[in-house]
Amino acid sequence: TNSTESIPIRLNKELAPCRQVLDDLESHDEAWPFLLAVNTKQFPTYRKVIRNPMDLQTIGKRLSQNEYKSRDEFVSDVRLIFDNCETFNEDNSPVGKAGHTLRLFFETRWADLTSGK
Ligand SMILES: CO[C@H](O)CCc1ccc(O)cc1
Repeated sequence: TNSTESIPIRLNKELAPCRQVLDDLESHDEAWPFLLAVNTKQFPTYRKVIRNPMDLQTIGKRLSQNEYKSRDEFVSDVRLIFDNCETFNEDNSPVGKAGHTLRLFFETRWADLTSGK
């Protein structure tokens, strides 16, 4: 099992805000387009346009498998979700609006969790 005992204290402390903000994102009302990977078999256009797909479930797997060596790597994957969303969706579409709302929620929550630490 991936017990936290085996992770250096520093790394474990580093990544605690990542788990917290991921939980907050997953439970947000506007997270619905981002919970799971876009079905690229159902939407072949998406696969052609978006070269680096990302979603909250994938981030959760990477976090649980200790694939993030720094907070910055985690933040980059979260921001990739919102950047992909802006690339593929009109700003005033339902998915586009959800992306803008969730990005603002993330940046605000992340700043609260990590400021002065
Ligand atoms: C996170 O959702 C994606 O940005 C857009 C998903 C989508 C795919 C095909 C469509 O026709 C509409 C939306």
